[in-house]
Amino acid sequence: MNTFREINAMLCRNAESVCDHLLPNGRVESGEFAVGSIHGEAGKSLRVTIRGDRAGLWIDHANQDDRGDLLELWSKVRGVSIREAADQACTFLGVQSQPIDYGRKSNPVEIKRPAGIVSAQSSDQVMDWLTKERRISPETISKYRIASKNGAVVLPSLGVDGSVQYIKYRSITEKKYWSERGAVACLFGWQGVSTSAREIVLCEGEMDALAWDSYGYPALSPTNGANSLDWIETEYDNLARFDRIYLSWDMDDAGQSALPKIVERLGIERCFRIDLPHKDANECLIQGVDTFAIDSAVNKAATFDPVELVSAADYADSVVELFHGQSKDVGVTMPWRYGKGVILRRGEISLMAGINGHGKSEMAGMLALQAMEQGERVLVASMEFKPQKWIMRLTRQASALQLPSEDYIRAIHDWYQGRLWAFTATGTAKADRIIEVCQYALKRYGVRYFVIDNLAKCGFAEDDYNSQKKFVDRLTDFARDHDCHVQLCVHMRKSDTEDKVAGKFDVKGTGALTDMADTVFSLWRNKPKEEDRRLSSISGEPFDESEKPDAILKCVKQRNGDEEPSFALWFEKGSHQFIESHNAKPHRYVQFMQAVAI
Ligand SMILES: Nc1ncnc2c1ncn2[C@@H]1O[C@H](COP(=O)(O)OP(=O)(O)OP(=O)(O)O)[C@@H](O)[C@H]1O
Repeated sequence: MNTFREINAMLCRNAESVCDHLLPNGRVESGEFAVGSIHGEAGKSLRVTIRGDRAGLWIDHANQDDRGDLLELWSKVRGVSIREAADQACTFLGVQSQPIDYGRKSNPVEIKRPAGIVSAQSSDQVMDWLTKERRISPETISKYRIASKNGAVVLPSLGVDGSVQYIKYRSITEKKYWSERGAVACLFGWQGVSTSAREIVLCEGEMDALAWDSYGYPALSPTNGANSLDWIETEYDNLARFDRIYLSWDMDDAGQSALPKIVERLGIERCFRIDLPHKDANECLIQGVDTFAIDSAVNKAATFDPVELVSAADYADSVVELFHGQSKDVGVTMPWRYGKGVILRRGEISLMAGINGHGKSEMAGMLALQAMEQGERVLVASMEFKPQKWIMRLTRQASALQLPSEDYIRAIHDWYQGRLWAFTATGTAKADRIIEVCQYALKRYGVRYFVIDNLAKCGFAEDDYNSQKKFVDRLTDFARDHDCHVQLCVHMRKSDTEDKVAGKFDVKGTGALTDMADTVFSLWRNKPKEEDRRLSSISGEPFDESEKPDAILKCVKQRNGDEEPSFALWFEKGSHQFIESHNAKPHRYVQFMQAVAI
C-alpha cells in the first residue's frame, strides 16, 4: 500500500506525462507545463513545474487560490476526491498496490443515536459554556456536531464514513466525562476534517480538538485518554492520508512518555511537535492567544529528528574552536623534541605495531608515563606480564634509573596513586571484561588513557579476524563516545627478515584494524645494529653508537594530523627509555623530591 505522499512523489517524477495525460490541450513552455485552467482549455494561466526540486507544484495565475501538488491537480481536473485521484493515479502509474483505503474504514461497531440529544445550538447553557467559557467558535461546534443532553455537552465521535462510533458527555459544571458505552479506541473529530485534508493536528482531548479547529486547524484526539495508544491500530489506515501530523501534546511527564511511541508508529518523518504558549490549545483560546501566535507555533513545529541526526550548522562553535581555540588537539604529545604534531588524541585509538620483542610494551609504557605527566589518568591492561612486572619496567622508566632505591620506588608508587590503574588479568583476558573494566575506570576514576597490551591476548583465536575486528570497532566507539584515548599493541606479520621497518599493511590480522585506528605506529628494533655491535665487541673494532638508531618508531598513519614522521631513537640501557640521540639524557618522569612530596 502506498501513502498519498508516495503516490504524489511518483507523479512528480513523471510530471510532464501526468500533465499530458490530465490536460491534453496544454504544452511545455520554458520548462513549465502551461494550460488555461483546471478545466483543461488551451492557455497559459495554469503553470505546472515539471523539472527539479519543485516538480509537480502548480498554480493558476488567474486564480491564485488554485494551486497545489499533482495529486490535488488530478483531483481537481477529474472532479474526484483525493482518494479516488490516488486510485486513478496508481492505475496510470502502473503501480500494483493501491493506495491505503483510509476513506472506507471505521470501527466495526456502530452505535445507535441515543435519545434526548439535541443540537448544542438549541441549549443556551451548553452553547454559552462552549462559546463564552471555552471560547469555541460556533462554526466549529456545528462542524463537529457538538450537541447537548440534559445540560451536558455531547461529543460524538463519527467514523470517517460518518457512522457514530462513540459518544462522550462532559459536564459543564465540573471536569467530569462519561460515555454512552465503554471506552472505544478511536479518534474524535473526523466529522470536522475535510476528506482532502493532507495535514492534521492530533491533540490530547476533545475540547482541545475543538479549540484547534476554532483557530482554523482541524484536529483529532483519542477518545480513551492521551496515554492509551490503542487508537493507533484502529485509525492507522485513516491517518495514512496525512503528509504532516502535528502533535500537540501536554509537556507533562505522561504526555512526553507517550509521544515517542506515537511518533514511531505514525512515522517519524511526517510528525511535528507543536509547543504552545499555554498548556493546550483550549487554554490558549481562553487566555486570548491570537491566531497569529498559533500560526507561528505551527510554523515553528519541531521535527522529531533522531538524536543521532544533528545539523552540521550546530557545530560552528566547535569548528571555530578547532581552528582558533586554545584547546586545539587535546591529547598526549610525543616525548621527543620533534614530531610534536603526532598526538595521541582523546576520542581516538592508536595501534602500536611491531614484531615480537621489538619494544612495543616498553614504548607503550613510556607513552603512558608521558600521558600521566601531561595530566591524564591511565589504565594499563597488560596481559603479557604480571602487574608487578610491568609496573617494575614502568618504574625504571619513570625514575630514569636502572636500579632506583627502595625509597624512590615507594615514592614513585605514591605518585601513581590517582594516576595509574592496572587491569590485573594475565594470560588471555576476555575482551568483554576488558571493555567493562575500562568503562568502570572511566566513570569511577576519570581514566582517559588506556593501554591494552596486546590484541593477541584478548581472548580471540589467532585467525578469528572477525571477532578481533569487532573488538577494535568497540574500542573505537568507546574512545569516541567517552572522549578518551585507547592505545592497543598489535603484532606485525612474520616476514623473512626483521631488517626493515614494516608498514601498516604488515599489521597482523585484517586490514580493517588499521582502517579503524586513527593513528598507527610501526616500531622497529634495529637488530642489524645489535649484530654489528656484537661482532665489533668480538673483533675489538670501535663501534659508533651514534651512527644508526637502535629503534625507529614510524608513524604510518595519523588520520587527524598533518605529520607522519619517523622517530630515530636510541634505547637507553639503564632506564629502558627511547631517547632521541645516543648521548641524550633520559627524562626523569618523577623527580624523587616531587614524588616524596605527594
Ligand atoms: N631497541 C631496543 N634495543 C634493545 N633492547 C630493546 C629494544 N627494544 C626493546 N628492547 C628490549 O627487548 C625486550 C622486549 O621488549 P618488549 O617487551 O617491549 O617487546 P614487545 O614488542 O612488547 O614484545 P612482545 O611482542 O613479545 O610483547 C625488553 O627486554 C626490552 O627492554
